[in-house]
Amino acid sequence: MSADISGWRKPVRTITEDNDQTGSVDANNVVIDAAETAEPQPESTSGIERSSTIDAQAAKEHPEVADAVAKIKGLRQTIDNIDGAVIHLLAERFKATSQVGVLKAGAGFAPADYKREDYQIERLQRIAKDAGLDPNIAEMYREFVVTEAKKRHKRIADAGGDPGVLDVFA
Ligand SMILES: O=C(O)C(=O)C[C@]1(C(=O)O)C=C[C@@H](O)C=C1
Repeated sequence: MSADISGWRKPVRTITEDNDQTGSVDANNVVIDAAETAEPQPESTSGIERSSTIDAQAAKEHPEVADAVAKIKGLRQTIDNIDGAVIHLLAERFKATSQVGVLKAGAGFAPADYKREDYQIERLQRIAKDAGLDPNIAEMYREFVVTEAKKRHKRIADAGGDPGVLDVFA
């Protein structure tokens, strides 16, 4: 069974390079069926995100890019493995923070602890730098998970400490 992903991807304006038809714009301002020959505008000025489908068909139709397509295929396997691991780790993180939320609600603590957050910011910045990751990415990650954790803490507290209020709790 495949998941229904309709509505999850942002309705960005997209020029597809995958066919030779003349482009048009649909009701959501999505550029559809744009011509490969259309004059490409820099994304920074046009505000239009381009998309290229990179698959076996692309390699077949453009043999000169077959090597790049094969290398990208291998890298995408690595990327998929990492994404799967990250999702599993995030699930474990939210299970742990949900338990913290129950304990905080029971003890009457506020959802947030800024002193703990300061420690986390400093620690993740250091780890990111050591790992060769842009510290801004580490901070975006931290901000996302901690903000979501606090929302869940609040929902648990509003439900009198019942974690059953969360759609997922293990
Ligand atoms: O450690 C806590 O006190 C938590 O509630 C967990 C957590 C987090 O997600 O790491 C969430 C909110 C706090 O402000 C700090 C950290």
